[in-house]
Amino acid sequence: MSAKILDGRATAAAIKTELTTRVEALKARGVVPGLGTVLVGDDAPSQKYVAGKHRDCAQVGIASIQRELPATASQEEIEAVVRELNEDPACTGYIVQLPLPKGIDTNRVLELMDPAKDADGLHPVNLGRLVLNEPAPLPCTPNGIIALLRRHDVEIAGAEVVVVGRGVTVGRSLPLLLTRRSENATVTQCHTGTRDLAAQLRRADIVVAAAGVPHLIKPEDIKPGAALLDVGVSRDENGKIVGDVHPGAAEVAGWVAPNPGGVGPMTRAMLLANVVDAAERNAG
Ligand SMILES: Nc1nc2c(c(=O)[nH]1)N[C@@H](CN(C=O)c1ccc(C(=O)N[C@@H](CCC(=O)O)C(=O)O)cc1)CN2
Repeated sequence: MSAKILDGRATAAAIKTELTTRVEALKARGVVPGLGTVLVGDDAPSQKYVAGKHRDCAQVGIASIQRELPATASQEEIEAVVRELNEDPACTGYIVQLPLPKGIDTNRVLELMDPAKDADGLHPVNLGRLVLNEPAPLPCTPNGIIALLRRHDVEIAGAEVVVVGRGVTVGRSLPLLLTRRSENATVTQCHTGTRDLAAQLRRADIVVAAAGVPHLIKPEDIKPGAALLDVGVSRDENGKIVGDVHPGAAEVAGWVAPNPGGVGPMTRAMLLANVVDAAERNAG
């Protein structure tokens, strides 16, 4: 079997076209949505991701507000930028690019954000709203995964989903989204401490791999026909992405989200969607 592709680039492009129309409608009412980013330090992948977010903004007509701080920035200096963006009327929503440099209290920075401007859905108030099933901006990668599956008609309702990973941007919140009544999946959360990962994977209809362990998911552990979404990002000696899923797994799976080209572009599209949602909410 050769798997069908969950093409994140094409799907994100379609979503961006839809968002462009919504942005034009906002502008016709005198509202210009603005995305702010806070980038601290010189981590090359983070610089690339932030640059990509601003390229996307230009494509759909969202204004860009970029704040950059050196790796030596203090907690207070970062918090001052967060306070400034909280007050800036041109900034509809913003993100603090993660990870922050060692020694910075990330949770304190995130908690200082205005939850109404949290374009990443990672503020504790918004994560709490997700738990309580209240409206909130949704975390971009988990929301992007669901949009990617839906737009390719992969059945989520009733599916056995194994999520591998427990990080804050994907693993922690994805099961919350997948178990909402609107999705109705049954989720098993695994991680690097799971005793028999292979046994869990073998019965999964959908596998989301976000552990950051190169080729953790082996072809022999995949149920034939399953959907495989690789979110793991490790880098080889040339800086090339190595995912969590062994390339041979595509021979067994029914659907594969490649890495790169799968979930990453969807993360960026969902970020724009959160900004446009917030601008529409603010405009009434
Ligand atoms: N504040 C946040 N920080 C981080 C998040 C996040 O959602 N919010 N997620 C990741 C990084 N990330 C977004 O910030 C991100 C990762 C990957 C991509 C992407 O488009 N990747 C491309 C490949 C790019 C490459 O070649 O390196 C792809 O998969 O095709 C977008 C966003 C951690 N930090």
